[in-house]
Amino acid sequence: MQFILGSGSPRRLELLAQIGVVPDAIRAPDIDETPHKAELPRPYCARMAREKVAAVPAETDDIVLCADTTVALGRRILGKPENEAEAEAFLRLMSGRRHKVVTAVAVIRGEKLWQRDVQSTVKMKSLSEPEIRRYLATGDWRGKAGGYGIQGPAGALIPWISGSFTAIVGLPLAEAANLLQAAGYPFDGGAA
Ligand SMILES: Cc1cn([C@H]2C[C@H](O)[C@@H](COP(=O)(O)OP(=O)(O)OP(=O)(O)O)O2)c(=O)[nH]c1=O
Repeated sequence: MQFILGSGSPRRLELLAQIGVVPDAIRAPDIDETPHKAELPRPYCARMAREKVAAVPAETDDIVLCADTTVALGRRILGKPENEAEAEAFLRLMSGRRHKVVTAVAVIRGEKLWQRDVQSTVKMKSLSEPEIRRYLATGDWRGKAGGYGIQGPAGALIPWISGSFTAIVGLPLAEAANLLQAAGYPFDGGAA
């Protein structure tokens, strides 16, 4: 048995290391992340995690874990911004409001699939023009759903969350540990 992390996200690798899980291999999935017409954020996010895990090549005895993090403003999905202008537009949309962050995790071993999703609520303060400018200049928005990372400089813009911090960063550790355990991952020692 090999444990394969199906993710190119450095956050997910670091989060797994926090619970003592070190992948034998990392295989980033390459899938089309375009939402279907009128697709809602939560089912979209769950579909992405399922499609990612199905796209990772593995042996039947291997355990593969993939995840997807989606930022939702009402029914609207805010993906990873393509450029600074889009990141700025996202920040302006979220400024002074609450939004949801959904992270779906999928684990497969052979024919079997285990899946969970976690929804958190995040409040962003009302952003001033200099705050928007300074945050964009950090470049930290790149490659992150909604165009921010709570674990980086954007932490200063987020006074309140409800839900799971690790899920917002990219992998809900309690749920991921449960799914890995269900799939027969050999935890030894540690909290899980
Ligand atoms: C909201 C938020 C997202 N993110 C990141 C986590 C994810 O890496 C990214 C969302 O994009 P994803 O499509 O979930 O993941 P990814 O493309 O980075 O990696 P892969 O598909 O290979 O697993 O946004 C943060 O790091 N902090 C945050 O606060």
